[in-house]
Order: sequence, then C-alpha cells, then structure tokens
Amino acid sequence: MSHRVLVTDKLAEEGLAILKAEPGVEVVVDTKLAKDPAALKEALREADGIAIRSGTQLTADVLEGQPRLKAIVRAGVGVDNIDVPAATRQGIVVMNTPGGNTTSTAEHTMALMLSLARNVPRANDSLKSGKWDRNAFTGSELEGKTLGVVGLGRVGLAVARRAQGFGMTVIGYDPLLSAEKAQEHGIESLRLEEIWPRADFITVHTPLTPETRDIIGAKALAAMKPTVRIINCARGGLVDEAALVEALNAGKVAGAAIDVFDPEPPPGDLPVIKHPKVVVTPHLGASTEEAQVSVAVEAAQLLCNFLKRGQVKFAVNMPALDRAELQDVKLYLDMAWRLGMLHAQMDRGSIRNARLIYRGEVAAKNTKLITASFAAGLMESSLDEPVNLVNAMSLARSRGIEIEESSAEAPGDFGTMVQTEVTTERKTYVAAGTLFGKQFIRLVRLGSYLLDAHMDGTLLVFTHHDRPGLIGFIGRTMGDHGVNIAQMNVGREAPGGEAIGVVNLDSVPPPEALSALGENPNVLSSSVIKLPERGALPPWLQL
Ligand SMILES: NC(=O)c1ccc[n+]([C@@H]2O[C@H](COP(=O)([O-])OP(=O)(O)OC[C@H]3O[C@@H](n4cnc5c(N)ncnc54)[C@H](O)[C@@H]3O)[C@@H](O)[C@H]2O)c1
Ligand SMILES: O=C(O)CC[C@@H](O)C(=O)O
Repeated sequence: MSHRVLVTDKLAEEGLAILKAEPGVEVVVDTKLAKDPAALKEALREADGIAIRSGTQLTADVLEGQPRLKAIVRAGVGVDNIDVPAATRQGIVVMNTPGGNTTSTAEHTMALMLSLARNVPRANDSLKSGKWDRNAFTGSELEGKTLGVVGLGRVGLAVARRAQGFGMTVIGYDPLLSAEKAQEHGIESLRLEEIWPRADFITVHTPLTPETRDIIGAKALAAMKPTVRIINCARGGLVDEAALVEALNAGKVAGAAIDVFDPEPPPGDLPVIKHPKVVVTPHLGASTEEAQVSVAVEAAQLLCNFLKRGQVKFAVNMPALDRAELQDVKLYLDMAWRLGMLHAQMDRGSIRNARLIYRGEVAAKNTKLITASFAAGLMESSLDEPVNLVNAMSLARSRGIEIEESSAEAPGDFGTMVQTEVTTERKTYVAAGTLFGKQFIRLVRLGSYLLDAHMDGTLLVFTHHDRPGLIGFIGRTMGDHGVNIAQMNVGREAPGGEAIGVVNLDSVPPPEALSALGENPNVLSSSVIKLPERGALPPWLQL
C-alpha cells in the first residue's frame, strides 16, 4: 500500500530525502497550497499524511471530511496553525518536533537582546546611510542586569543558561517548574507581578493560549522599570502591541524586539514594526541551517514511522506509542476493542459512563491506550465518523460518556484481566477478558457469571434457568435452523439457578431460531452479538 505525504511549507532537503527514500511513500511537495485553503482541502483528500511548518493553516474547515488523512507533522514546536481539536475529532494524530529548534530560538533571543542593548540595527542603518554617529547609539551592558523569563520550558531555560553566561541574574515564572527545580537552574522563581518591577530585560517563552494572550499588557507594562527592554521570540499575541507602542511613546519602556506576530504575515504598516525603538525580524527564531535540517529530518522520520510502522512519538493529541510497545499491547487493544463492541450490542439503554479495571500483568502496560481502544469499540457502530485511538476518548467525552480506569498489579482470578463495566440508564453491565496462553483472547466474565468463551465471530448470548435438557434444546434449535455450533460455554452461580450461555456460532441464526428459543419458558433472554473474526484487527491497528 502506498502512502501519500503532502509537504506544503519549505522543508529542508535532508527531510524530503528521507521521505523520498522510504519505500511505499509518495511525496508531493506543493508550497502554493499553503496560500490556497480550498486547493489544500482538495489535495488532502488524497493524502495519508502532511508535513508543515508555520506557513500552512490547517483549520477545522480544511480538516473536516478527510477520511484518508491520518497524520499531521509540524516541523517545529508551535501547533497553533493546526486546529488540534478538529484533527482529534477526525482521528488524525498531530505530532511536532519539539527539541530541534530550541538552540536556534534561544540564540535568536540572545541576538535580539544584544541588538536592543547595543542599538545594532539602528546603528547599522545610520552608517549605511552615510552617517558616522557614535553618540546616538550608546547602549547598555547585559552583565549585572536582571533578566525576567516568562515560560521556563525548553527555550526559556536555554535562554536563561545563555543569559547567565553573560553574567545576568535570571528570575522567572512557569506554572510547571517548581521553585526548587528553578533554583537548580540558578533561577529565582517569582510571581509575574514580582518580576515586572525587578527586570531590566523581559523575554517571553510560553505558547499562545487564552491565559497567555497579552500576558505583557498595559497593566504589566505600567509595573515595569522605564528602562526595561522586552523580547518576544515565542508567539505573536503574547505582548499587547498597542499597549507596548503607547508605553514606548510615553518613555515607560526603553525598547522591544519582536520576532513573531499575530497574524502572520502582519500588515506592513503595523505601528510596532515601524517604531524606532523596536527591533523586528520576520519569525526567524528557528531559521538556521541546523534547526531546519533537524526539524525536517525529525518530521520526516515521524511521518514514516507512523505511516509505515505505527509508531507514535511527540503526539500532542494521543499518548506516545513505539513499535515495541504497540506489539506489547496489541492483543489487549484487540481485546478491549472487542469488549467495547460487545457492550455496544447488549440490549441496553443509553450509556452514562464506563469503567475499566486492569488487574495483574496488564496493569503494568499502557492502559490509557487500551481504554481508548475500548472506547473506540463501544462507539464505532453508533457513529458515522471514523473512530480510532486518537479521537475515541474525546468523542466519548463530547457525548457526555465518562470513561475512567483503575489498575491493580496484584492478580485476581486470572494472571491478567481487563474488566469493563458500562453503566446505562437501566443498569451496569460487566464483561471481562483475559489472555489465554498469552495469545488467545477469552471472554471470562459476563455479569456475575464466570465463563471461558471465544471473543470472535457470531455469539449467541442467552440467560436461562439451569434445567436438565436446556443445553440440548439450544443445540437442537440451532441445528434445526442450519446453524452450526462451534463452541458452547455456560456459567452459573449455583446448580438449578439462573445461568448464562455463550455460544460461538458458525453463522448468524435467523430470527425464527431466536423466536423458537424464546418459546421455551426456561430461556429468559437471548441476543446475537457480532464480533470481528479471530485475528481481524481494527483499521487503526493494521500497521
Ligand atoms: N520564534 C520561533 O521561530 C520559535 C521557535 C521555537 C519555538 N517557538 C515558540 O516558543 C515557545 C516556547 O517553546 P518551547 O519549545 O520552549 O515550549 P515548551 O513547551 O518547552 O515551554 C513552554 C513553557 O511555557 C510554560 N507556560 C505555559 N503557560 C504559562 C504561563 N501562563 N506563564 C508562564 N509560563 C507558562 C509551560 O509550562 C512550558 O514550560 C512556544 O510558543 C513555541 O511555539 C518559537
Ligand atoms: O517553522 C518555523 O520556522 C517556525 C517554527 C517555530 O515557530 C516553532 O514553533 O517551532
């Protein structure tokens, strides 16, 4: 099977070479598509994967109705040009290449900081225009100054290390970095309000989120030293540009350097771009030979490994999954998918919530994936859209179905067991599976009854009074209607009480056969459950 990969932004040759060399991968490079959403949407109908940088907007509209598209790889960090929730709803995995451009971006931040401190761009313009003006550009040293870093992730910490090398004191804030950890990096962790009045330079390195938008706004600017210099090499929208221009004009901020805008490209006459105290670059943080090769190579490897080998790494909308791990959990994914399908076909009301209990060996595995596989099985027959490991949990949540899981490594009745409980408006249904001989999937519990049934093909599930001759009656009735029984299992709580039977059939019994069963007063209920044949995997596991 050939996988088509679209590349719609400029990607380094080294990355393209990897894609082109992968057998079974066809590469289509068309950077014009980045500027033409309608053509991009059309082209994606024939694509299995797409590799982009920041120039291509993958909006909900572009991503909707793309049954073939399976993976988006962003050669870079920020995924704000991708509607990730829309991709997730469509079951498309979104991956990025987080570390490849950290150094380049940190170095660009330092370049901007030094340019600001030493007036390099203005001095350059002045000299090139024929002037020799040594007095207008007196700068300021970095050594001994305080740098405030907002966002101490990969880039923020890399900037902090470099600034410390220049003899700066670094203070900072990141909700995910404890004061102790910050201390280990030689950084004093402070609240934002404490950073503003202390810093001589402030640099932002957070993603753009509703919480971080305008994180440097009028109020923050008013609390800063009038000599402060601000750098944004992360995302447009983190600094309120109108408020910044006002503060620069009022002499409340000494200068700013900006690499990123919202939107991009920005209008050419944007006041912040024109402002003499502002240094600007057109989103060049990651634009070095080294970073571009690194992110392109990584992006190409991510796409090939996903499309050809099912490996998921650096996904922003699903847990990581490498090849070995996939092999390790494959049977459990299959089992959980079948258990989900079994529940979906039980005669029940609408689902409120579900719970999975992992006992024994399975508890040490990637149970989040197994739970997602169960959710996919539970919902796939009811939904029009494709359901897979990427979107199953979010589709469940969007329908108000809470799915939770718990694990206990101590084995119960079985060395390994996945117990599933689905609560509907009527009652809670329980079904559990185990692995027999480490390769065969078995249904070992239905309701309160223990069994040992195959979980494939056509199953007749019936509840009954445990009476002599009843099993013979079931066999005869199926035989009378030309249905062969492959295997039969009965579970009961006590002799003579209520019992359950699970019969693996070679074909689907006709409705008359079920009516005939219903005429026997000892048969309390009967239903036919259709599961995939043994070895048949969901499309998203056929890798
Ligand atoms: N200019 C460029 O070309 C370029 C290149 C690379 C990265 N970036 C951008 O730089 C930013 C940082 O990249 P990274 O690789 O360091 O990401 P990262 O995920 O490693 O770090 C981001 C950090 O921001 C922190 N954060 C989130 N909300 C915050 C808040 N309200 N206050 C303070 N901190 C907060 C997070 O906890 C995290 O530690 C991203 O926006 C990325 O898109 C830009
Ligand atoms: O593609 C680029 O050059 C920008 C990348 C950068 O903004 C990122 O988020 O990684």
